[in-house]
Amino acid sequence: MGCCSFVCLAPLNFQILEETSSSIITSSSILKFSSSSLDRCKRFYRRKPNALKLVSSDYSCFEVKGINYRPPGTQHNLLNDVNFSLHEKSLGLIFGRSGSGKTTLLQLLAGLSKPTSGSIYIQRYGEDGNPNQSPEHLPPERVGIVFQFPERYFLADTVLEEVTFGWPRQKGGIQFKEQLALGLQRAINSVGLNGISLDEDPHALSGGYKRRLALAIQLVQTPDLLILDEPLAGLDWKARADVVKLLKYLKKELTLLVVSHDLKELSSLVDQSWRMEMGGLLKKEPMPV
Ligand SMILES: Nc1ncnc2c1ncn2[C@@H]1O[C@H](COP(=O)(O)OP(=O)(O)OP(=O)(O)O)[C@@H](O)[C@H]1O
Repeated sequence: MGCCSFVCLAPLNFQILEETSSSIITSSSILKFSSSSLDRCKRFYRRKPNALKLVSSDYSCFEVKGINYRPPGTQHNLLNDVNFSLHEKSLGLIFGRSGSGKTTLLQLLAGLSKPTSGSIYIQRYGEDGNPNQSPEHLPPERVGIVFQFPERYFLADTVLEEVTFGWPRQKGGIQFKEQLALGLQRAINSVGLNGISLDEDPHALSGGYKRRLALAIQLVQTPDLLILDEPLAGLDWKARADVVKLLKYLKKELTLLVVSHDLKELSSLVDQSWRMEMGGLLKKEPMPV
């Protein structure tokens, strides 16, 4: 397949939006071709739109290698040699039985507890698919996490206070504060909360808007990885559909890792999936839907 710069990777969805004489514009990238190969490549993309990922430029993956976790003072590992890699701007889903260790893994990834062994990092790759830099440590502040039922943890009396709750403790000068203010504006817009007054009581919002607010809080500082634990749990059908739509939109800009039992509703968004088996063993597996 020397006709253009792509390789087959894990399934990632994109749609062909427009074709020009030398390129195809998709929902995730612009594919450019030499004139001699254009027709062949176009035919190929039309036949296999869900099986390809463009790698014509550098890209990064969030990577987890050999993670074991045994809570201090206990004798059993809750996680056993967990390995996976998630391409940037894609959505990975972890499913599995209750008590298998999914939330435990998310907490490690968010830096809320430390793995007993193993590493978590970001790896950059070049056009050829080989690493082109040393792995980069992923500090906890670059990871956002939205817990299950995040609205239960709302503390403030207004939406604005809820979003800016941690700010007085933020180090940094006026420039950093300005960045945060811009981030706030962007986050509010990106989750569709701009129609809501910032003075509104967060507890008075609808279920779907509470979830949007929980997402906005995590988006202010544009995390490299956004983790969501059961994002649809406890919502009515309308709010669930709204959250699915929002995740689809956020996936264009962010890397998302989701734990959920709601496989059917999320299936159209999922690029890669893993089953967590009892005993904390993670296996790459298509969703059973
Ligand atoms: N600090 C701890 N010490 C000992 N056991 C723990 C600790 N934290 C969690 N566990 C146990 O680890 C197992 C995995 O829990 P975890 O919450 O990660 O599962 P889960 O897959 O997220 O379940 P669910 O789908 O119900 O949320 C459970 O049996 C839980 O009781």
